[in-house]
Amino acid sequence: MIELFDVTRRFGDETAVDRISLRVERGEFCVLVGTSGCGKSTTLRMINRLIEHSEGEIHLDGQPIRDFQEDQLRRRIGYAIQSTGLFPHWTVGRNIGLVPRLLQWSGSRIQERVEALMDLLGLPPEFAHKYPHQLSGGQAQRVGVARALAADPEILLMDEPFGALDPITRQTLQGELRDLQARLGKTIVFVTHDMDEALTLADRLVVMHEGRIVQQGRPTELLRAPANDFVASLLGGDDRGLKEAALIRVEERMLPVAPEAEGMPMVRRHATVNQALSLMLWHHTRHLLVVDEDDSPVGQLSLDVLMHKARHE
Ligand SMILES: Nc1ncnc2c1ncn2[C@@H]1O[C@H](COP(=O)(O)OP(=O)(O)OP(=O)(O)O)[C@@H](O)[C@H]1O
Repeated sequence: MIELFDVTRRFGDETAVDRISLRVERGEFCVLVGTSGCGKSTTLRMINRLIEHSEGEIHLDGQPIRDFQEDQLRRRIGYAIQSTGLFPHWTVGRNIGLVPRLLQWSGSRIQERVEALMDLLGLPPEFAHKYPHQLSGGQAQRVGVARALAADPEILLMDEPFGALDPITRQTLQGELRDLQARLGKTIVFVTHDMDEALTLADRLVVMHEGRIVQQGRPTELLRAPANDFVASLLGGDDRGLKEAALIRVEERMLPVAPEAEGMPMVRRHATVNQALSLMLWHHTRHLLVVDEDDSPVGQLSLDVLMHKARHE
């Protein structure tokens, strides 16, 4: 668990982070969003002490982070950034093994760990001998994430780790990160400018503005009840209805399939409700047949049911 109590960071006369308090539970996915310069990266870097806080307290499992030795923090907290921060003259394998080497693991243990992580992130084993410049942006970012995971930290701090990627690769990596987090139970604090990314990934969404936290909570809570006009507009303004629909799967809203559903346009059960709404607009229909991966019908979806649910939740 990570806790910030009234934490402030000043750079000269400027207050970059102003008395923020935040609690991230073990296994929680916390996403920080806000306009440029509002203090997100500074907040992240204070957690692993790349930047020291000026005032307040930061605790890791109830203990002030100032009490930890540097290598203890390194072991417990992985860090991944947009530019990946890979060393250009080191191979992929050496880059991934950086923290275990600093922690003086044996050569064979490092080798095993590097192989396991490359497998986990879908990097072919022969990539271990490549150099960063020989990788695509997406591959390099996977290496960056693998390196952050190397010493099996309980906590991952990620600063726009998918920033430079095309939307498809980005979506794939977002899905993989969510799976990874669910499987390995990591606590993640993640900074992004991309609101769709924030809404999909976050258990807890934290909105910052001018060094302060203006609102935090579950994405649907913030979409439904933004604290002020700034939060409403940051979260998408009039698009909030569709953004919320993007968080709901079709299978959560479908009804049992009826005989008249045959011949209706199809939507997959794992598609999101906003994709279903788009298909309804596209096909000029209020009804869709819900199918599974091999196109077998599993239910049906109606616009009236979606409207009714939206009104009563
Ligand atoms: N090392 C530093 N020295 C002086 N000022 C700094 C330093 N690091 C950050 N700042 C200032 O602190 C404020 C917050 O910066 P920070 O990088 O945390 O914002 P951010 O929300 O991550 O921004 P962005 O989304 O643009 O990356 C900014 O005004 C920035 O200029």
